[in-house]
Amino acid sequence: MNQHLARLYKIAQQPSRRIIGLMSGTSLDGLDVALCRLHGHGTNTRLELEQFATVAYDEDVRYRIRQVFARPQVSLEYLTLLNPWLGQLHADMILQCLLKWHISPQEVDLVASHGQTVYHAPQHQHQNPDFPLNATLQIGDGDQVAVRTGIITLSDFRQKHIAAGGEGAPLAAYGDYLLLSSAEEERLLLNLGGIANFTYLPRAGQDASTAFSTDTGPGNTLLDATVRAHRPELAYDEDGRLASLGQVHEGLLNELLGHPFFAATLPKTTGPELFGPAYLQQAQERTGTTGLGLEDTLATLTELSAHGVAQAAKQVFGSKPALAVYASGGGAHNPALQSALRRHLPACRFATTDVLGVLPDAKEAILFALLANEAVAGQPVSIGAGRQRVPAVSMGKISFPG
Ligand SMILES: Nc1ncnc2c1ncn2[C@@H]1O[C@H](COP(=O)(O)OP(=O)(O)OP(=O)(O)O)[C@@H](O)[C@H]1O
Ligand SMILES: CC(=O)N[C@H]1[C@@H]2OC[C@@H](O2)[C@@H](O)[C@@H]1O[C@H](C)C(=O)O
Repeated sequence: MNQHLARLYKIAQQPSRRIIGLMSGTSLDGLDVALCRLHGHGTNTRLELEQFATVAYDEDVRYRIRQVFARPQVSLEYLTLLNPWLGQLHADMILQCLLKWHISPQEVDLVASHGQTVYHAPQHQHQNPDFPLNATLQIGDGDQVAVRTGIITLSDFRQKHIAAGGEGAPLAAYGDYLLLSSAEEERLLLNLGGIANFTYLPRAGQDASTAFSTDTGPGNTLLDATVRAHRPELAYDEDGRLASLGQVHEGLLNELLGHPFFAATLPKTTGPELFGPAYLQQAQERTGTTGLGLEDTLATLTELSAHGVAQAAKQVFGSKPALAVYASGGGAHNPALQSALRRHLPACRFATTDVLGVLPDAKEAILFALLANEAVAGQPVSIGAGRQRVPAVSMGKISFPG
């Protein structure tokens, strides 16, 4: 037997596995690295987050990714070069974290690498009649990560979801279902990253097939782009301070909300390909608000993000959803966004995933560790028959280190 396959076979039989989950999201702020100890598998999984770090991207890394990020036309040579380069970068960032944590690569069983989404193209968005399918592209080659770290690596998780009829995202439903279902309450796990999404979890023991996750529209992506355009020295509007000084412009808000994405049925996915600067620019031109000040634009965009979440929740749970909402992602640190959400969903109870024992900033990196754990030691995660877009599949392609 191939020695790496034998090692994998052994890892699969262990009572627990040490897995590094990696996520590099749409905000391009850095690589989230979550060192997880996962005991068991399936709905009996228990998570210990041993370490977590976000290794910041410097301006050069961000510049390189932006050359292809969410752009319909790019240099094919550049993309080809960026794929292994990013794999090497992520491998080096893992090694840097392990050194800091005084852990050797031999003490880690698996790496679960999401890579960097450079283009997301669900059919409803690309509408190319020659390609009647959903598509998405993550780069940062898994073989580079495996060879450079010496750790068996799973990567490219989204393609199986697409092959089985999904849009490749959000995959959050799988991890949330395994880790965060509760017999006491129905839950909404709300992730406020560049793009906002939520998972609905019915009470554990109830019909699991009603669980699903969906994107709801922009989270921080337009806020960040707007701040950077006006104030290049800032990465984002810290604590929503600028937004809270502004007034919502109702005309611009209504124009932005007029995009058919918001009324489309759930579940659905999107990305900065749609919710990018051009979307905002066109809406401003149509409403004569191109001169709107930074604070008012941010207030309006904060309202847009909250409205997207609330509209999606209302589509499923009626006009006054009363659910326990647990927030994660960078937007969970933004008081302006949080207060807009509370206003839109007054009957919901809000907290962050911290109270459930999941560090909000680490949640997405943990998701990929959970998916790798299932692919190796569990079964395809089955949330129940009938629910579209949560197919029971194992995700992740396996790279051996040699
Ligand atoms: N203190 C804060 N105040 C306001 N916003 C914040 C704060 N901290 C983080 N953020 C926002 O969160 C963003 C980073 O969020 P996160 O890391 O969840 O995004 P991501 O993982 O890249 O996105 P996605 O989940 O869409 O892939 C920042 O760019 C910023 O907009
Ligand atoms: C294609 C892609 O990378 N989508 C991301 C993105 O970031 C947030 C949102 O859009 C979500 O759909 C997804 O990531 C999370 C981890 C998911 O799949 O659940």
